[in-house]
Amino acid sequence: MFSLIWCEKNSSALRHPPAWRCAASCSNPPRHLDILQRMSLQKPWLRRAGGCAGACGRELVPLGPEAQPQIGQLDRNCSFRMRKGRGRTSRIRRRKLFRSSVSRGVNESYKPEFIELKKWLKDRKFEDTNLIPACFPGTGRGLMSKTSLREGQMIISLPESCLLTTDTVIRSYLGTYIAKWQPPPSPLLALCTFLVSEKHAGDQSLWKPYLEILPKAYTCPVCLEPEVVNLFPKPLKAKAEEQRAHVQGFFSSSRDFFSSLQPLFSEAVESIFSYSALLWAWCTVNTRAVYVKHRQEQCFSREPNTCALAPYLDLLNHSPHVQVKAAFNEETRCYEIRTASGCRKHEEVFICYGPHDNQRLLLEYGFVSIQNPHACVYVSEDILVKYLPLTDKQMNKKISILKDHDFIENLTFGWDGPSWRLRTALKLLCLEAEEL
Ligand SMILES: C[S@@+](CC[C@H](N)C(=O)[O-])C[C@H]1O[C@@H](n2cnc3c(N)ncnc32)[C@H](O)[C@@H]1O
Repeated sequence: MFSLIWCEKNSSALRHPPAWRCAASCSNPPRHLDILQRMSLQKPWLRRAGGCAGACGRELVPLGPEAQPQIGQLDRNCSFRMRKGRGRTSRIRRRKLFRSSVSRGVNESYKPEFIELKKWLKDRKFEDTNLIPACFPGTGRGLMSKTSLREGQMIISLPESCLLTTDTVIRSYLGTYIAKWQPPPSPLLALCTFLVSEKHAGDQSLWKPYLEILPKAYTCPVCLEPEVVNLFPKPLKAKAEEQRAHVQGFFSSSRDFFSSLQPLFSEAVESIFSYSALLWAWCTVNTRAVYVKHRQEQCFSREPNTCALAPYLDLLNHSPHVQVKAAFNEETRCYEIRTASGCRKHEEVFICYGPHDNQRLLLEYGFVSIQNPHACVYVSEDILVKYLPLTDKQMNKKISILKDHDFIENLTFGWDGPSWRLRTALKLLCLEAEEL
């Protein structure tokens, strides 16, 4: 009986062939000792041990101090048996397990909120997919594939009846209020108002199962404390402050419209449509909506009406490394996503939100992507000027040319070096007086 033992190449025990004796000192030589020793010489990291030739039922023990059986142990049948979990197969298994544990999620489909959501979707003609909600080590909550997915295969097809669009809002109790409000509210305001109002309705809401799985809070910079935003690099900090001002402006300009909804509620509308409630709704739409083109409705302002919330489908996380085809199919009247990259069973299924760098991902979605091929570093105006000759009398003129042509922002260094915009700006800044 043989057991194969793999050892570390530098172990002193391996540089010398081991010698063995029967633990019972029965004087029978260990079986195959000659083969053993030859193999040890040819391949010092590979050792074999034989059992007691006398089959006395006792263990074999090493003779020399250099052949201490640290790697394995001797079993009752006089053979050198490997310690459990130390062999090649175990190592391969462990490596595989480690690799998959990095990407493997913990199934969450048993959670009551997902059971309710699935029932709700089924009532709206959604056919169950191969995707289940799960929590993943790197990306948090997402969708896991129950089977392997081939390139081109449909990942999910969500019927129109499951989508939350401005049509949903117009058909609701809010419709008449939107229709008569002047100036017409934006499609975004309509969606946000509906979300806040339905969330307030709680158990009474027809959308409750969907609302229940929405995040309670978001991590977009607009939701972060100013002390945190202060720690951002300058260009990101400027964008974050811009975003905060935008949402605050959105809130103040919507207050009169919210007041017009008072007849619908017994509580004061100010307590329902608070800044924090609107911020939550704004982040919900901003981080989760899919693109669905709608016809322009008279009751809405001229801003594009292209956002739709897609329950369940919006559990798909982003990866810059996958390609998908996603669109509303006018024939099937479903929002469909097909994968252009395959996916293995039990792995997280990703979609790509777009070729976004990490600044954009953080601003729009509240996360950054490691190993992002679109990652880049933004170069601000002061950095540009800092490294150019102070003596350049035309510097102010050059800067104003760049500003006039919208060339002072979004100047970046990517993996391939300076972007075309940055090179163009630098070329202009370095022009001699007569060239300018
Ligand atoms: C459309 S939702 C996707 C589902 C979301 N993870 C959930 O649990 O509801 C988009 C949000 O998911 C998170 N997300 C998406 N892709 C991610 C990724 N690769 N890494 C970390 N978070 C991600 C971000 O918080 C983002 O705002």
